[in-house]
Amino acid sequence: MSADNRKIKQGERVGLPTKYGYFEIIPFLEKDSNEEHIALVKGNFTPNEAILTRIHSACATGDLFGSLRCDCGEQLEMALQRIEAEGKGLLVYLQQEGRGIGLMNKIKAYKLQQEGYDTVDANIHLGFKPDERNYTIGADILKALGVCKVRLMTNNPDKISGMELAGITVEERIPLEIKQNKFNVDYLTTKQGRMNHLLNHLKHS
Ligand SMILES: Nc1nc2c(ncn2[C@@H]2O[C@H](COP(=O)(O)OP(=O)(O)OP(=O)(O)O)[C@@H](O)[C@H]2O)c(=O)[nH]1
Ligand SMILES: [Zn+2]
Repeated sequence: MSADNRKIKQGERVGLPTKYGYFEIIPFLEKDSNEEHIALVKGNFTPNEAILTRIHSACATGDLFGSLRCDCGEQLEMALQRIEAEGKGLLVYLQQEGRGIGLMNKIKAYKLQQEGYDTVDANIHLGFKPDERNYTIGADILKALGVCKVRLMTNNPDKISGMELAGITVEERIPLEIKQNKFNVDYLTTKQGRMNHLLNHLKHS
C-alpha cells in the first residue's frame, strides 16, 4: 500500500549529508493534524530485515538547544552515530513535543517541576496523562518505507509495546542510555521509577 492511502502523505526523498554521515531525508505529512514528521534513512532495506531504528519524539529544548534537563539531545546524536557506524538504519522524528502535550504545556510542566512536582505529576496536574503519545503514525511511516521488523533503540518499554500494537515486530531492544548529570538525575529517576524505563546505569543521588 502506498503511504498516500494511509493517514500520511510521503514527500520527496533526497540526500542529506550531515555531521554524522550521509543520510536521505523523507518528510511525511500527517493528514489529520497537519504535523510534519521526518524520516532519516541510511542504506537499502531488504524485505523482512530487522532494521536498526530510532523512533524519536521531538524535544525542542533538548534536540535544538542542548538542554541538560533531559536526555533527548544526546539520545538523538547517539542514535545517528550508531546508524552511521552500522551503515544502515532509520530514524523517525515524530512531532510529539512534550510526550504529546506540546511545547507550551511542557514548559508549564517544567515550571511545576521547579515547584517540586515530578514529570509524571506535572502532566497529571495539567490535566494530561503522564504520556499522551501513540505510535500509530510512527508505525505507518515504517510501513510506508517497507519496514515491518526493527531493532529498536529505546529505554522505554511502552514505546516497544506501542510499536508492536501498531503492527511492527520489535526483534531486539538496543539500550540508548546517556550519562546522567545533576540537572537530569531526578528526571531520569522518575522515568525509571514511575514510567518503567530501563535505565540500568542510573546512579541515584
Ligand atoms: N510532558 C513532559 N515532556 C517531557 C519532559 N521532559 C521531556 N519531555 C518530552 O519527552 C519526550 C521524550 O520522551 P522520554 O520519556 O524522555 O523518552 P522516550 O522517547 O519515551 O524513551 P526513549 O526511547 O528511551 O528515549 C520528548 O517529546 C520531550 O519533549 C517533561 O518534563 N514533561
Ligand atoms: Zn527532552
